[in-house]
This record gives sequence, structure tokens and C-alpha cells, in this order.
Amino acid sequence: MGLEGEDETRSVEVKEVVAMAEENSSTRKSSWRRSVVWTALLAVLMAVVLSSLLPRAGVEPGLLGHSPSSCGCQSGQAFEGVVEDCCCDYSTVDALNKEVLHLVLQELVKTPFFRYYKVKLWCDCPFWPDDGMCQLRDCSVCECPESEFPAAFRSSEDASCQEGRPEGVVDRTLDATAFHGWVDKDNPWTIDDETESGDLTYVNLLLNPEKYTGYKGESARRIWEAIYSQNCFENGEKDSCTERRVFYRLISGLHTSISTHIAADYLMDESTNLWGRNTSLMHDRVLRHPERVQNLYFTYLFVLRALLKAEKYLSEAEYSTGNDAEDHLTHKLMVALVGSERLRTACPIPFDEAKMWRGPDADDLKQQLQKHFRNITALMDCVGCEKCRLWGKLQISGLGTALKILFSVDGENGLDLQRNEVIALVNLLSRLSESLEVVHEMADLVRVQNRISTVMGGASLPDESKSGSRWFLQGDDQTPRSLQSLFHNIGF
Ligand SMILES: Cc1cc2nc3c(=O)[nH]c(=O)nc-3n(C[C@H](O)[C@H](O)[C@H](O)COP(=O)(O)OP(=O)(O)OC[C@H]3O[C@@H](n4cnc5c(N)ncnc54)[C@H](O)[C@@H]3O)c2cc1C
Repeated sequence: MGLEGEDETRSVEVKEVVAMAEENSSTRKSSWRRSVVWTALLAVLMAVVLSSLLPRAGVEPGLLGHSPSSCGCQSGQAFEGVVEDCCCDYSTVDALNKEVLHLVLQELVKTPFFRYYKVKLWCDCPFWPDDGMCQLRDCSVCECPESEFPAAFRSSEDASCQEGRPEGVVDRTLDATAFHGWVDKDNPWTIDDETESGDLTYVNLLLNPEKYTGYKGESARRIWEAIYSQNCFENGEKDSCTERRVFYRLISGLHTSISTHIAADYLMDESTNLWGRNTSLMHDRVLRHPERVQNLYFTYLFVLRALLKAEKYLSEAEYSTGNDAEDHLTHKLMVALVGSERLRTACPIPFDEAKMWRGPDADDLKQQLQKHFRNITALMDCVGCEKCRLWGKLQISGLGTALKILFSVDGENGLDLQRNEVIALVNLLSRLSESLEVVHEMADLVRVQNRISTVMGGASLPDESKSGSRWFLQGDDQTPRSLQSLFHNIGF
């Protein structure tokens, strides 16, 4: 295969990633951290300096279980041992994610096959009229022009990326001709956009990153409430039934991931369009609730198990977009991901689905939960912010695909997946993988900030709702004000 220019460079880069995954290298290539990398280095330096200056007892409560909590949320060992309901321990998951999976997933979701998602963005909410609470232009999705997405994804009749409302007739020949083995078969866990007429459009996910959109208040809260109520028990309530508990944890883990991405990419100052890490929000919504972080690990392992169970199918599928070089790399990355020896050895069965549906009412319960999950799929049409709806739909579809692989297929031979299901599954796992990384990074930042606060006279973390936080870490070329003043205060 002849590769030139950019293709060749990318090919070399991706091969390195594949090689790194295979060799279990711990070398990291984390491009999204570039903007704060020097600041992080400074933060680490400050942590070292401050930890020598500060008595341990005066330091803000432990994050991720490293030290005792004074907020009463966590008493110490929340992230040690085996992830509850799973078969791998926290430290193994961290190492695998950091050294293998995050690296490969980051590259995989950039490929043409995985970056274009077909979705119906404007739909009528079957439960309430859309009350459109989104406040920012970042709420809206940048749809891709017809010329941009791969030719293999198009057909002459498909008008979904044209201006205005598309025709609404789904072109089913697209998947069948472009992807051997990708078939249209209903998923009992989801309501499939593609089986209904409507406004289908292709969206380039790389142009629409999941981040803060300003969507909040009554509309957002009502959706989350409705989603949790589908499980027939309240948030956080322990349930003796494994199946219900698993469902609650899947949703809660996804919720944690969404909150993490909001905190990781937050509009700190609207007047200057300044974006950055919102550590206060991260602390309030995620870090001070250990069970939410535990549920994130759980959801990650559940989805990973589904991917591994579909190994044969995914390694043999054609990732065809008309760009041979990219498609070849996509295939190599997928094989590196699902066939990783390191993963097989360290965490062979991330979640054991054989433990589910064993009770006398198993069939009834399964049908009940399928109905609830389909309702959750439908609820995504009520999300009053386009970009949130895009990622909500994709990730719920990814969960639905994982449920189908684990619970609705008899052996791998019976497995049939649609192209969009595979795209959703892989992008969901990539989001969760990124969230695990962010959770650790921001827990470290919060810990450093708390130490700095103590040095600066006990100032606490600012309210998450206040923009322009003094803890905000600015871009590559500016020294953060907070660190400047800290240097000054401690005579550095
Ligand atoms: C599908 C969907 C996608 C969204 N995507 C985005 C987005 O991309 N960008 C954006 O800015 N906003 C997004 N939002 C909105 C966002 O999730 C919040 O609803 C919003 O930021 C307001 O947050 P909140 O503090 O009121 O708490 P919420 O996050 O709305 O939580 C509501 C309640 O749920 C409970 N809860 C919170 N987290 C968990 C958890 N992990 N497990 C169990 N219970 C929990 C708490 O009791 C909390 O009070 C999305 C909302 C939905 C429904």
C-alpha cells in the first residue's frame, strides 16, 4: 500500500501506538493534555515543595481514597481491591487503561470509520415538549458537509447532510454495501434511530467534543430523574437484585463520565471565552462521591467486557471508508485493542455476565429491564441541548450495544452488529477511558490546590458556578495567576 505525506506520517504514528500497546510500553502520548502540560509540571513541583512544607493533617480530605476524608464521604479504601461486581482490581484497571487502552482508543476514535456518527438530532420528545434550556452556542452540533464524510458512508439518495431538514428516508443499502458483516438487526435494548424515518445526519465527532454546554437546571435534572426512575429505585439505593444494581451502576457510571468531561472542558470565563479545568465542579459532582467514581470503573469494565466478547467479530469486520491507508490502520488498531495480550493476561474477564439472569424470574426481569432501557433511549430525544443529545444518544446506544453483546447473543456466532453500534461502542469506551484518566489528573490537581489554599491562609475551593476561578489553569504561554501569587507568597 503506497502511503504519502500526511497519510505516511499518521501511519507511522499509529504503528507506534500499536507497537506500544503490544509491547506494554508505558510511554504516554496524551495530546489533550498539551495545553496544561507545563502547568501540571509546575503543579507537581509545587506539590513536592508544599508537601515538605505542610503537615499532613492540615491537608484537604483524601481524593480517590488516598487519605481520610473530613467531608464524611470517604473513609479511605474506596479504590482498593476488586471493583465491585467485576473481576479486576482498581490498580490493574488503572495500569491497563493508562498503558494500553487509552492510547489505542484515542487513535481509534480519530479514524474516519469511527469519527462519523449517523444520528437523528432533532426529534420530538415523547415525554415532554422540548424546553431547550441550552445557553451556549457550544450546545449546537456542527454537522458535516456532504463532501466531508467517507464516500462509502454515502449513497446517491442520502440527503442527510444537506442544508435544512433531510428527506428522512433511511438508506439501508449503505451499511450492507460498505461493510461486510455489518447488518441491520434490531437491538432489543434500544430504540433504533435507523429503523424510523427522520432527520438523520452525519456528525464528525472530532468537531463536536463532549464538554460544558451550559445545559442545566430543571430540564437537565428532569431527564436524569426520569432516567434513574426507569430502574425502579432511587439514586444510590442498594438493591439486592444483581441485575437492577448493575443497571443502576451503568447509568451512574455514565453520568459520572459526562460530569467529568464537563469539568475537564469548562467555560471558565464567558466574556473572554476562556476554557479550562473546573476543579471545583469536579470535586463537587464526582470526587467527593466515591461511589460515583466506583460506578465509572464498573461501567468501563462492563463495556470493555462486551468489546472483548466480540473480539472475533470485531477483528474480522471490514472497516471500509474508501481510504485504504486509514482503513488498514483502523483494523490494526482494533486488533491491537481486542487482542491485547496484556489485557488478556491481567484482566481476562472484566465483568462476568454469566452471573446475571439466574433467578426464577430472570426472563420477566430481562424483559422489564429491556423496556426500561428502551425508555432511556427514547428519553435522549428530550435532552434540550443538541450536543448533549448527540453524546447522550451515542453513549446510550453504546451501552445498548454492550447489553446486546453480553445478554442477547448466544455465542459469538449469533452476533450481528450495525456499523453505528460499533462506532457507538468504541466511542463510549473511549469516553470512559478518558474519564478515568481525567479523574486521576483532576484529583491530583484538587489535592495540590487544597495544599496551596492552606498555605495561602485556608482559602477554600471556589464555588463551581463562579466563572473565572483563580484556580483556572491558563494556556501554554501564560503563567497562571494563582501559581504566580503562590510563588510570591512562599518566596519562591
Ligand atoms: C443525557 C445528558 C447528556 C448531557 N450532556 C451534557 C454535556 O455534554 N455538557 C453539559 O454541559 N451538560 C450536559 N448535560 C447536563 C449535565 O449532565 C447536568 O445535568 C448539568 O450540568 C446540571 O448538573 P447538576 O449539578 O444539576 O447535577 P446533574 O448532573 O444534573 O445530576 C442530577 C442529580 O443526579 C444525581 N447524580 C449526579 N451524578 C450522579 C452519578 N454519577 N450517579 C448517581 N447519581 C448522580 C445527584 O443527585 C444530582 O443532584 C447532559 C445531561 C443529560 C441528561
